[in-house]
Amino acid sequence: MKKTARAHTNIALVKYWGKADEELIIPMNGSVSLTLDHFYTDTTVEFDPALTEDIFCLDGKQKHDPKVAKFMNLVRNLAKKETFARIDSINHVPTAAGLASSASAYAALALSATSAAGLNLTRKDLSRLARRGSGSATRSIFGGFVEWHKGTDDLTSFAEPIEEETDWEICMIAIVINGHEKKISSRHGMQQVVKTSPYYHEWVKTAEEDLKLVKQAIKNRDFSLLGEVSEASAMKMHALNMSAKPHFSYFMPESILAMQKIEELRSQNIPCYYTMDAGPNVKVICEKQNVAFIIDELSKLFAKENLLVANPGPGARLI
Ligand SMILES: O=C(O)C[C@@](O)(CF)CCOP(=O)(O)OP(=O)(O)O
Repeated sequence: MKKTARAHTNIALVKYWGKADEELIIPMNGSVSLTLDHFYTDTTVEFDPALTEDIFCLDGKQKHDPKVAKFMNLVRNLAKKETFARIDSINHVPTAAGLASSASAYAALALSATSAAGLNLTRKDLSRLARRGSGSATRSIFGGFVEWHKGTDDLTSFAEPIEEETDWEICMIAIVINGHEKKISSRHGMQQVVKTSPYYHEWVKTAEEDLKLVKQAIKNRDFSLLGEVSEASAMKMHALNMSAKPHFSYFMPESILAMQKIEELRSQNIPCYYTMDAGPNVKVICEKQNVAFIIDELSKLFAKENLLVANPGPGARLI
């Protein structure tokens, strides 16, 4: 039975950056994200008894990814199956450029693989399973604003929607500064930070407060609070990287340029904030009515084809 699932990427407003458990991918702190419509992954899975190993193709090219094989074993255990499968994934996201492509990839794989195996998991259990592939994938099972409860074990660490069909006209403009593979993966980057940054303990403490504030902002449609908390969470995350040993940074000169431009627009009373993930790209958080003006301003510094507008998007579904 062949099944295809589509899952969208999400951008964290309050960041996940560090694991309490590497194997189960239990985070040190809770996080909140916005699932986007523009970036998504389509994944098709078909179990075939004639196969002697899983065959994984990403964007049409066969790849050997031990994380995918490990993930498929989880699905086989759940389905009490021994059969191998053909997995075809198409990423409508600049891969590994800090646009959280692992989020959409593992959410789509969790849904398509379990469906092809004849399972019918609840979205909560899909979220727990996707988490085992990549932490941020736990949130892409749902649409709109999503919270990942950090939990303490495999059963209690899962995501759930805060507002799936949000009517809040929030947009994100992804400034694609460098669509190439990032040098330090999120997995490696956050490991280094947990182990060596002197500020890590403070990060966990303030993240819990950020979580409360961002949920309050969503509830009250308080855009400036949402933007301030999100921008601060991202900058604290990147400060951890610069205080690790050895220190590292995802910033490129154009990243700083973009952040300064956003701060300039804000000083001209255009409400807009920035966030960044494990790559040089800067994402602008703004309201729909200001998108055109902000794009005009940004296109004085960046090529228009590198300014990608995204709106709140849906959760993972079979297509
Ligand atoms: O999404 C966020 O909260 C913030 C980040 O995107 C980076 F800024 C973390 C993404 O980490 P992920 O790729 O999920 O790591 P994994 O669990 O080691 O696979």
